[in-house]
Amino acid sequence: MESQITIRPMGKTELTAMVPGSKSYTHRMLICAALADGLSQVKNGLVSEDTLLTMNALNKMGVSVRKERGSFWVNGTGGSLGRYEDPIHLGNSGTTLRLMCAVAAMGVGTYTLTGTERMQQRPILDLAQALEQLGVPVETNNGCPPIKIQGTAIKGGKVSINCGVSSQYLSALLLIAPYTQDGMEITVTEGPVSKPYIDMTVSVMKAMGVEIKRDGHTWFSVPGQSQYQAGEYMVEADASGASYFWGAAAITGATIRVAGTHSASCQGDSRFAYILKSMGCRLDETDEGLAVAGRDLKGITVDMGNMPDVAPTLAVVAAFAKGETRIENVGHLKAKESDRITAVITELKKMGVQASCTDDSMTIIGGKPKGAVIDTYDDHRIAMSFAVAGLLAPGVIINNPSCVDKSFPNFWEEWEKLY
Ligand SMILES: O=C(O)C1=C[C@@H](OP(=O)(O)O)[C@@H](O)[C@H](O)C1
Ligand SMILES: C=C(OP(=O)(O)O)C(=O)O
Repeated sequence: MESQITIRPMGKTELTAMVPGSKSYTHRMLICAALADGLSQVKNGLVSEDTLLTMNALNKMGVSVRKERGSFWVNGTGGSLGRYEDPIHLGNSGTTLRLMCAVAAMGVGTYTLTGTERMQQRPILDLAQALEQLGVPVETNNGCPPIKIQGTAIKGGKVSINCGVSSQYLSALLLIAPYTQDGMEITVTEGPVSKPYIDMTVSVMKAMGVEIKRDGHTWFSVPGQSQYQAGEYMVEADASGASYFWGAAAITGATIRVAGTHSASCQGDSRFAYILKSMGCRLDETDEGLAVAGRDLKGITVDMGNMPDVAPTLAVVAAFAKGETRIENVGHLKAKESDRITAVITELKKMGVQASCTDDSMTIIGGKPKGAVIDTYDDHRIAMSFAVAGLLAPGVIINNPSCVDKSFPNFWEEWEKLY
């Protein structure tokens, strides 16, 4: 792929866009299927850089996972894993790295999980400390990967965890809890941020046969000595990927339906359509999917703590709305693929947008953004969000467009349909 892509003006007034399967569901279903006993088929799973990293890590830990005829096929080993002594490279996939730390803790021997330079700056300490409470020997590099984990027969019991930076730590513990001797009683001491991802974890566990008791998002009790059931599982459309098409509709006035999306989804990012509604858009939901129809947009104040991945999409849409938009409670954006608060504000300013930030918020004054060369910081969501801006502001050029491979490898082909 070229090293830059120039975004062309919006051509269509109405269309249905296709997005791949949800990244978050795919990671979870591959892991649960790997821990189940027997063969599972994961249908419509996302095939992208990050989900392939999860597949490869599971293969290295002794579970056969392959992709064939549009599905992932997972030969679950009922929770027994093999040794793997070389470092396991997990790119910049935070979900893979955090969830696989817990899986490694169930294994045999010592595993080293690491990733890109940026992944080595993304925190893991709170998860490491929770695993230590469970008797798992763990070593980090100043609270970040590389992380060394010694596989242990985990007895389980009470554990507390700080999820003020990431919900992935809690998802990680929940996913392995059924395989402990006594189960786990987990108390969340801070947060969790990104709550819907916890609900998704609980719902995948339930779909695969493990019921959890809980008190909101701060206390969870998972039975031990239980197991996921192998079977046929279906991944729904990715709501985070849908946000770029809904955002495109919002700023251009077009009507865009995203196939397979629905408002009852466990994916918090499906609520993004409702945020656009509160800015003035119309929504229409049919069996085919959720559609956004763009109208005059007005700025809003909104807490995006539960939808971090679509905060950049919202910031770009806000640049075209009337008045001020305040995006609050998004401190955890600083620990993503890039520091997304700084990246979004820097790039919006290049487009002449009045934008500012604090450590956990962004403020954008809508207007008439102009074209610019956008740096993407190797962050798929920065590339895809600013593609939205280019539909209306002539001359937006996206650097390093192939970074979308992380979550949406055919994004640019799908985007062509808008012209
Ligand atoms: O559990 C998951 O699948 C995810 C949780 C979120 O991370 P945090 O909980 O770290 O905010 C989100 O940003 C990430 O893309 C996927
Ligand atoms: C933050 C993201 O992913 P991860 O944490 O898995 O790297 C993302 O997809 O926006």
